[in-house]
Amino acid sequence: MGDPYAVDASSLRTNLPAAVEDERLAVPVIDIAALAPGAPAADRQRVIEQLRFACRDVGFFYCAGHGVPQQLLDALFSTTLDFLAKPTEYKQRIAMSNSRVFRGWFALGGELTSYRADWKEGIYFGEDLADNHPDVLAKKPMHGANQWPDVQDFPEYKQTVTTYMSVMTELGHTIMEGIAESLGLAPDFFRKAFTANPFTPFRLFHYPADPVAKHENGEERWGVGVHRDYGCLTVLSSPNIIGLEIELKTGEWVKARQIPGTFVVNIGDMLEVWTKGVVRAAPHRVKNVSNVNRITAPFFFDPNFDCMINPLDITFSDDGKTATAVTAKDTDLSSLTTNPSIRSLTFPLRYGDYILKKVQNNFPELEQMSLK
Ligand SMILES: O=C(O)CCC(=O)C(=O)O
Ligand SMILES: [Fe+2]
Repeated sequence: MGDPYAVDASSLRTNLPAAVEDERLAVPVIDIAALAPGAPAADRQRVIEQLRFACRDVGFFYCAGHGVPQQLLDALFSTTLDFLAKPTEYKQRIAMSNSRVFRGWFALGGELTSYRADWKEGIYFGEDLADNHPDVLAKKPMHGANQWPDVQDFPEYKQTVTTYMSVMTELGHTIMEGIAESLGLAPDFFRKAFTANPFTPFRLFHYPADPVAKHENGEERWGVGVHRDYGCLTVLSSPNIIGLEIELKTGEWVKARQIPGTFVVNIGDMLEVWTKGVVRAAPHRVKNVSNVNRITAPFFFDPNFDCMINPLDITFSDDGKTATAVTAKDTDLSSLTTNPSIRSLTFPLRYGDYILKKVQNNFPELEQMSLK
């Protein structure tokens, strides 16, 4: 067995097909409003069925009816754009290289996907822990304080980001309840077992307009190279989603559509592990070949950092009606999924170790510091 955390080999694939318009909406739109308590049972059931299809057959959906106020999104994006428009020296004050826990700003090309620089700049946030928090005192990797832009210039930003993260955490729990039900599990199954204190990296990315999208050496330049996400769910909001491309089960690539009022939600590796390949962590990539700058806010809803990950001892029926406990442990995923990030993992593994290694690969210069 090789390095269990080796880079997703599929991201190094060359000659991937170009993405086409998603004319027939292969990526479905799901209005999740009926997942709220008190909604009519039949409406809830309809959402569950749509989620079942989206998670098993696509790995992505557009989430409508999420209830997140547009005002909050507007505040988030406009302040982020104001910050990113500042000179480099200003942004450097909150550089990620000041942080041992991967928080703060990084410059264009500063993050890698599969050893290649992404054509994006961004800011990493997470749960904001005080210096005297036990996890910080214990120097737990990826646990610590955020870096905030100067409060004089950006008086509301900390509040906006913090509010957004807590709203998205609740939304994450709600969607996970629906997914659990779509698998025949109790709605609180994941929360009870794995996500009571979810690990929630939150990122803001800026992809400059890049109509040519070629390096000097003629190689294609990607905003984010092909990858799958690591945890349970990614909830992506953006005023300009165009540029995101998704690989369908057929191997066809489709372009994400701009659907007002929706977030793009996708499944991460850990949900695929737990379900032994029943739900799909789909490959995706970004290229902003347009003439306009693109800004996005991926929020990651992941297992508890210390959660021990194992494929579940459960068989899921195709219709999602039953989830049957099995006694035989099935910890070899190699025949159950083609996802190269997880096929050769050895279980159990701690989620924190999985994501730390991935993020260290994305920021190789920060690896040593992240272990101090
Ligand atoms: O910015 C986007 O459109 C997608 C970003 C992404 O795939 C990620 O951060 O994992
Ligand atoms: Fe992603």
